Amino acid sequence: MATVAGHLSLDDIASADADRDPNFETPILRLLSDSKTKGYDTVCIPLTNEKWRVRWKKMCLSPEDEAEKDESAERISEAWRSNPVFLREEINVTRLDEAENTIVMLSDWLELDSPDEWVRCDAETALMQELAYASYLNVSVAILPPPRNRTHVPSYARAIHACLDKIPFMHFSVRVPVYDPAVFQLVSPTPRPASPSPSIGASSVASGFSASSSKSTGFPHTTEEEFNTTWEMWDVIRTICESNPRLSLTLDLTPPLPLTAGVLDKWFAEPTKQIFLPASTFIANAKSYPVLPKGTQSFIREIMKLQPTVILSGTNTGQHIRGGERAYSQYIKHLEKTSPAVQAMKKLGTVENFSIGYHDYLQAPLQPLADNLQSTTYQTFEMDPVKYANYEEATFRALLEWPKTDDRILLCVAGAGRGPLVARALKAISRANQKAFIHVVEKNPNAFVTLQERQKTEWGDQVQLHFGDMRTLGLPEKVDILITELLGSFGDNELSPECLDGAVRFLKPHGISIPSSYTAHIAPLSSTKLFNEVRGHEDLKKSETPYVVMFNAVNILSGEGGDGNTGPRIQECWEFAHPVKGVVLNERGLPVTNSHNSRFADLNFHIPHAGVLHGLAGYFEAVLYKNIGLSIHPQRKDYISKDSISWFPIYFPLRDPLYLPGNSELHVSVWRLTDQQRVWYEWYAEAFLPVMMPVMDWAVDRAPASLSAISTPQLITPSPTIDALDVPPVVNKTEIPRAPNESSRTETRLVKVGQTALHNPGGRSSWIKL
Ligand SMILES: C[S@@+](CC[C@H](N)C(=O)[O-])C[C@H]1O[C@@H](n2cnc3c(N)ncnc32)[C@H](O)[C@@H]1O
Repeated sequence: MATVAGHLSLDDIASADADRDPNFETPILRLLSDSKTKGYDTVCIPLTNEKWRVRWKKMCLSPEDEAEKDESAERISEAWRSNPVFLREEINVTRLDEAENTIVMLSDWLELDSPDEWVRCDAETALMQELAYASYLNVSVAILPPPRNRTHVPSYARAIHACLDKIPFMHFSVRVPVYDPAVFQLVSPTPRPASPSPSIGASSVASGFSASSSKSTGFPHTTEEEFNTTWEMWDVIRTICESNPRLSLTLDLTPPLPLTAGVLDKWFAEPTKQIFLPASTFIANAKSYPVLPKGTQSFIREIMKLQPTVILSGTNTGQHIRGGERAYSQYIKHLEKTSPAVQAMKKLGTVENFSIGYHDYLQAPLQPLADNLQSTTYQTFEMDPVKYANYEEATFRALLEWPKTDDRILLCVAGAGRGPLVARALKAISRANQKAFIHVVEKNPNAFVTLQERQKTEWGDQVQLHFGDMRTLGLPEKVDILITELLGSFGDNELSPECLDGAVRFLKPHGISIPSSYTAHIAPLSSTKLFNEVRGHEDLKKSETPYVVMFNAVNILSGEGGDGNTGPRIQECWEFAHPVKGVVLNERGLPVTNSHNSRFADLNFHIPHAGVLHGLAGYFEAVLYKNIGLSIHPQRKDYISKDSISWFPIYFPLRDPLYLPGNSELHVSVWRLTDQQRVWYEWYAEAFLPVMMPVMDWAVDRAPASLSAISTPQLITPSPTIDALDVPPVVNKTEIPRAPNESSRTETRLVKVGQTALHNPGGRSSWIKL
């Protein structure tokens, strides 16, 4: 459940102080009690007040006239620098019970990224002083002043890193506006009110956005980079702070949200723990109650899956005629209730509900071939309301369409586990009104006991059990239909292809396999949470291991490509079809090598918005029989096997994050490799940025003859790697008829901007045992 916090303003604190209530020991305790009665779950309090700001300014900012600052003032400043201490009246919170369970907002006027180095330095000292004091009061979450100046964000981030090192336990939340409202201020036809930020340097971002602008409807032509500026600042801060798990985000929704699809999705992959939402962002509905504009509504509904704390501010300032102060928090609770993501989590039988507690949690994929599964694991499989129904339907359809003969139809369920597919096959036989018999194969000795029990009590002589490995076992007769479920989250990662190579020996020449085929799919994924989880394990092995994960705080970075160069948002890597054709078999009918089960995929993704690549999301889709299937492909699962809960996606992590600029291309290579004992995956990616470049015809025309065989793009693409060729045109300046940048023609070239390491070479870190 999301938490709603009421923000106390300095005015609220001052009036509670002026109008003391004898029932409360302090004005803050009274305000905390009032907030509870108003329906807030918690409170966000500014730590310091105007008196501190005035003193700090006096100590740390040079007066206009330098001569004004005398030596004694300088001494006072130096004394503070050497031993920073607050005066009681500068602080709003002084007792443990005032700070308990509250969120503290540090002085938002501190400019840790001021253009002035001295201001930066003194702001850092003040920040450290505030944090140390908040830590003394046992504050668990402190909201930091917002970054304002893109150029000096590295200094801001370095200061935060230093504070994270010095202050233990406390969570720091960086307040970042969802984008830079200055973009709009620049193009606004009417001048905006001056920033309420103090006159400490220039301030464009975060604190200075005017309330009236949130009601503006039209969006000027805003570029991707402009929407990106604040995320980019956050990205620098997160990176410099080494993705510290104690560093999170307070997303400031003061600016009106753009409706452009996708530009805000990047925030879902970040540790967005707080949302700052002023009353001025609300508009009045037809009945004059406060509601949020459409774009903000859907954003809030979606981000509710991260269970943030929504900090409401200015709700007591009478901005809306109806509903009073409670109307805002009630509206937020209503958005949460009507959030599709939250509803899915609450609805029994959905994968979202089933996976509560597993969100973004890394699990080692099962290895049902190498290991013998526990009865509880089978029990969990058997809770799937869709998988078995689809298998039954596939078997039923195959039986119905089977050519009519007097012979009984022979089936084999291979890898039967505790027998749910056998039970479904028997149902399908009875529904299809066919004469049929089932051979059942299982290699898990423990599950084989359950199978024997079920045969005795339920199935009788319509079934014959065979204990052993389907890759080597022999059956007394060949069958018409082979049924298996050896599928992993990536389709083939539980070695279904290898097991089926053995099991298809049981099939008659025209027999069919259910499933008949399956495909593996991937998409580039961003998730600070998952990156941190993998990084938590220090050895290389962990960052070269695929994990099964129920994704939550993630963002798929790719968009729908389709320009000819790039493919769809989620792309198919490869397919396995059964029975497989054209494989060289030995005298026992088994493949001589496993090389036919190697695969390679080389995929191009369009990356519309800048983001950080942390790994690859993997999915599978299976055709059981004709149009009956199973799918965890995010865009298709609801049409094929909605509410199936058996498979979470797979995650191929990256050792180091890769920054992808907006409108870039990501080339991903994935390999499925194998030797006689093991199967493993390797993965690698490269990022490219398309740039318009003049066509420099002369470069090739006049290159030395020995080089003229090299193609034009290699000679003139200014890529960091291709530059290594370093082939200057061998021409006398006077001979050049036209400078390259005067070329009349341009074309788009891909400039390489980054790459990952090759992950898991030779299966050194992770593999699946054959
Ligand atoms: C994913 S479980 C599916 C179990 C069951 N069919 C179900 O759908 O609930 C795969 C089963 O296949 C069995 N299995 C895997 N490889 C096998 C092999 N080579 N020979 C026989 N059984 C195998 C495992 O022991 C396990 O019981």
